[in-house]
Amino acid sequence: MIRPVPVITIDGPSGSGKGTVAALLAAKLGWNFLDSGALYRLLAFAARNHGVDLTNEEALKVLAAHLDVQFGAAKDGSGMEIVLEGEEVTTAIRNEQVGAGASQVAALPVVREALLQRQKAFREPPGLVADGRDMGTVVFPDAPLKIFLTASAEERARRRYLQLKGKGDDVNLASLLDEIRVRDERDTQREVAPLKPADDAIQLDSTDLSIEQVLERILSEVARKDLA
Ligand SMILES: Nc1ncnc2c1ncn2[C@@H]1O[C@H](COP(=O)(O)OP(=O)(O)OP(=O)(O)O)[C@@H](O)[C@H]1O
Ligand SMILES: Nc1ccn([C@H]2C[C@H](O)[C@@H](COP(=O)(O)O)O2)c(=O)n1
Repeated sequence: MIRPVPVITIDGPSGSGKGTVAALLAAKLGWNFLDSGALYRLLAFAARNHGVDLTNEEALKVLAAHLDVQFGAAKDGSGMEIVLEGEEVTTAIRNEQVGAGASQVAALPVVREALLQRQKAFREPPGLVADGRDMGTVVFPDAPLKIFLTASAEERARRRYLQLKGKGDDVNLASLLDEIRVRDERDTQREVAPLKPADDAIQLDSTDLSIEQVLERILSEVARKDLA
């Protein structure tokens, strides 16, 4: 019998560490990596570039269906490089303003539908690690290993604060905590594909765990399920 390409899904709220852990896990296993949040961020970014309002469903649907994007390895070996319509936007899509726009467009069913096949297409041998909000519930419901990674809102805001401060951004911890709470609310309460653990997901609270400890826990599940 042909075994389907294995997928490990890592879902969770903003700042829980899923992107960091998913990228490390994919590198360790030598598998493909899908940062699904980047697609919603790219759409919000492209909409701004094209003067499309984030409530204009028809225009967003067309934009999402024709999003001209390439994911590749950064030339300096620092990770993934993202090119949108010929422009390198890897860092530009990572601020909280684009994140909030992504959360807004992601609540629209037409947008989610337009981006669904693009996400499924990342499932290529030898395997895929996919991070986002609905990887385990909607995009890859048959994934053999699903992780739902959380952390307290305060810890997530603290992590984001350190991350942005490290990049030289002028940031305020209280505002970041507010933004995280607003995004959590929108992502969990939307009608389509809300952020929630799949019934068969393993829940992992990373509030008091280091990145290495989270990775170790997931790798022990990978070994237990004989996935790699
Ligand atoms: N367990 C951890 N302990 C301390 N810092 C962490 C931990 N996990 C992640 N971080 C740091 O927190 C920041 C946010 O992590 P990351 O971007 O992976 O979160 P995320 O869940 O993917 O967020 P988003 O959904 O907004 O992209 C990064 O600077 C990362 O290095
Ligand atoms: N599978 C996904 C991934 C992301 N989103 C939305 C909700 C997030 O707030 C926003 C940005 O994601 P991030 O880069 O912070 O992971 O995109 C979603 O709805 N579904």
